[in-house]
Amino acid sequence: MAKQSAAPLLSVQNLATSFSRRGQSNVRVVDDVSFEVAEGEVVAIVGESGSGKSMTALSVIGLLKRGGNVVSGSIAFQGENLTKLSAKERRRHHGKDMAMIFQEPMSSLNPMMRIKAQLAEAVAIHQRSLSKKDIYHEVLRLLELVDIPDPKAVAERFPHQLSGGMRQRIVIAFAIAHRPKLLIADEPTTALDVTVQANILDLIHKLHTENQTGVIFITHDLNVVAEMADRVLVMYAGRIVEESSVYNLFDDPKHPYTIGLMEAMPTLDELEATLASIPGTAPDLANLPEGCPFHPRCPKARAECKSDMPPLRELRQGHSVRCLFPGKEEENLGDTN
Ligand SMILES: Nc1ncnc2c1ncn2[C@@H]1O[C@H](COP(=O)(O)OP(=O)(O)OP(=O)(O)O)[C@@H](O)[C@H]1O
Repeated sequence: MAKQSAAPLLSVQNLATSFSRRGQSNVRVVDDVSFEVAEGEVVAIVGESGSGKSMTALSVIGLLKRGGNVVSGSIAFQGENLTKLSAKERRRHHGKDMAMIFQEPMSSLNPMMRIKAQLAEAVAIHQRSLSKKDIYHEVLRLLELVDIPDPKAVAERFPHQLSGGMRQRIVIAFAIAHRPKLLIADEPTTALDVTVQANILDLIHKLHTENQTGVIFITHDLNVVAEMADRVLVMYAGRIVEESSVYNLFDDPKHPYTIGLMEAMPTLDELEATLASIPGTAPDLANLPEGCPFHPRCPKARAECKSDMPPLRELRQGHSVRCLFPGKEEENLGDTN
């Protein structure tokens, strides 16, 4: 659980990120996104593919690809506004204060270097006084920490000689070596088989609880959210449409999109069956409909939803929703607006 402290570890306010695409004007992929992460807190970001989860994370860590720009808003890390820093100053935080784990571990590993050389570099950055021998021992200790069998043998290998699960453990070993205050995990288990997934989630949990690391956990799997997170941001079309503690979100979801995601969650006996999904498709961000971007798919949409973008409103402490008619159908029956 999160340790409450005066200033949040991360405070994102009114973030907007755009991409310029050839032949198109700038497309807003993240819009009006605000949230905080406290020290030791796990905040999950959920939503369908293309909802802006990764772009939010990449904006925070400063790793947007060419063409992507934070166009407004602020990102304060331990009180320092990162959007005001130069690219060089920004790199100071990478790896050291913030680390990111991606879905595909190869994107974080150097294919040309043995594991021991890569990890040794990471260790040496933070513990400059260590001798070569001590660095090697630290590398083996890190590999043990992430449950790598036979660390000495694995240290000698190149990334392509390891399985996907082993590679993801190595990436987590990197994150531990850097001792980041904020860890961003973007679908870290999606590419792995189910038993390995559980081990990787345990490792991230261990890293977070032992070091009070703040975590942003990106996933489209609500079962993982229930297991890992303190708080949840639900994103749709680049915006937060619901923010809540995990308990309240599962107990009483308010946005029709969140309710749809919950209904599409497989139960244990349905795991083998075809999964239900929300009717319709995610909107094209370059051609968003007027009003609430979810209205074409919303079972509760009324005339107002087609003209007005709903503001994110706090319904009760810590539970906000961007919907004019939040809650289940029966909650709005007496509503004549
Ligand atoms: N390099 C890029 N150039 C232009 N647009 C991009 C680029 N990368 C992503 N986008 C667009 O940004 C929007 C948000 O994408 P993002 O990757 O944040 O979604 P996501 O919610 O993380 O989805 P997923 O679960 O599939 O990773 C999408 O419409 C996507 O097409």
